Amino acid sequence: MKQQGHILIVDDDQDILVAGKLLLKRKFSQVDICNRPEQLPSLLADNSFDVILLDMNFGPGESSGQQGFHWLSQIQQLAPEVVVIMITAHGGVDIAVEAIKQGATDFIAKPWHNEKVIATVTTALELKHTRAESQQLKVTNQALVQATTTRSDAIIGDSPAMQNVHSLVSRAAPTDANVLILGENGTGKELIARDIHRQSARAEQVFLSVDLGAISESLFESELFGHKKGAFTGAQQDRIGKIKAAEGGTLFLDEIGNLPLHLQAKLLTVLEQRKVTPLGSNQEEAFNIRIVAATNVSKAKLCDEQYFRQDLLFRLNTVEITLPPLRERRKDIIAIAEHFITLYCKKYQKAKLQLSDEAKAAMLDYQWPGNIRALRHAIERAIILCEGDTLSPQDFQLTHDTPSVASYSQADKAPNTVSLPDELNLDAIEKMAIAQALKKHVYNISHTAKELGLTRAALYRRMEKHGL
Ligand SMILES: Nc1ncnc2c1ncn2[C@@H]1O[C@H](COP(=O)(O)OP(=O)(O)OP(=O)(O)O)[C@@H](O)[C@H]1O
Repeated sequence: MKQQGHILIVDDDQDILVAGKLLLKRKFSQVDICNRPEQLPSLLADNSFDVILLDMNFGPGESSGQQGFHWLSQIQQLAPEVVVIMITAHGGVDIAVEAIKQGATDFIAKPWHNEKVIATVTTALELKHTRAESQQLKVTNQALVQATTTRSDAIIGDSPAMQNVHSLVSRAAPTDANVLILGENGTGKELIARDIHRQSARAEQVFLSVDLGAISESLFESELFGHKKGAFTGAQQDRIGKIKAAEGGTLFLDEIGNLPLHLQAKLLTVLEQRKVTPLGSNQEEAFNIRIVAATNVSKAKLCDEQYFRQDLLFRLNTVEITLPPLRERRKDIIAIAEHFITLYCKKYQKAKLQLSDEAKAAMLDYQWPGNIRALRHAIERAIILCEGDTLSPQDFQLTHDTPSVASYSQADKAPNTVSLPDELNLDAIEKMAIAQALKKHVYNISHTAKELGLTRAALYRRMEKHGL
């Protein structure tokens, strides 16, 4: 079977063109010839050649190779992806070597040996395919980097607490120092991590996020460090770990406070040595990434060495940023609410809805245990359900039966039962169970997910579905 490939032979010797075409047609799917190099620009514009065999000299008495160099450079400008093989006169090795220095991949000396020609063109074609693949990967990689870095959700709020956060971010971001972000669930830790990346020298590189609360212990190493094919049952191919995948960029370690002690030790070793060994390999691989970590675990608990390794804490918290809960920056509540109203009115194609004064008062009065994520969901649900042009307190269902700030630590004493709704609809029961579990765990997503037997991602999906 013929090999797929479009080959062009450029030579002023008709015998070479005919012989070359006959030879290469036996092996490759498409072979064209050209006896006047001046036609190259239009041929390159109309075709996509894989390999060009290019004579060094055109016209009688020419032996300097200058024309070959000229047309080689033209091809490189007009179609840099094409692989060029030079055809040289017997003894023209010096010229051929110079052509290779200038970008040709190989040369064939006249008179040629058929096997050598076939072998050289076959290798050139493989190189072309590899180049095309690598170009495609570059494009895909750029698109992925863009997708991970240009998601620039606005950070709303200019309360003194947030001004302090912004000031810390703008000072820490360009330094490449590791940053630890503390704050309750839904306070915007990931948003701030992305902002640090955006303001850093790594902004053009990838931002990758790993939810350590969602990775099972057994998968931790393979997920972060990668693995080799056959390293364990089910490892059917090599897999790059998140640490290497974030090379050059920022790795966001979310829910770092949920990592068990023995895995903290493994992470620490890798971060200290700045080298990672994929499972099933004995080859260490160096990496260059910036670590931004986040947790909703309190500083006091993180400082308890029974719970969190202090050496790991010191490695992570070169700079520490604490995001205040929404109830401690009430000044931001209405601005953030207005921002989401604009966003969701647009999304659901509604005219801009207004917040009534009573709705504003209710929002300002509410404790927001789920912070900005809960505010966002409350607004989205209200926009979907509202039939008028003004949002009233009833549209938000802000019940005050959530624990008060002072009693948050009592949260796990909340009743452990779900009272069934009158209508035994599975969807409604699921919603109630999730709402109750969220309330019980004061909107701590990891704890809620654990209690419900879900991953964090699966819980988020269900919260979206039910507008919780
Ligand atoms: N200041 C803000 N302005 C606008 N939107 C915000 C702000 N802070 C957070 N959000 C939004 O709130 C939601 C939750 O934010 P994010 O995921 O960053 O919080 P988190 O603290 O990382 O949550 P978790 O601890 O549960 O993972 C996101 O939709 C985010 O876009």
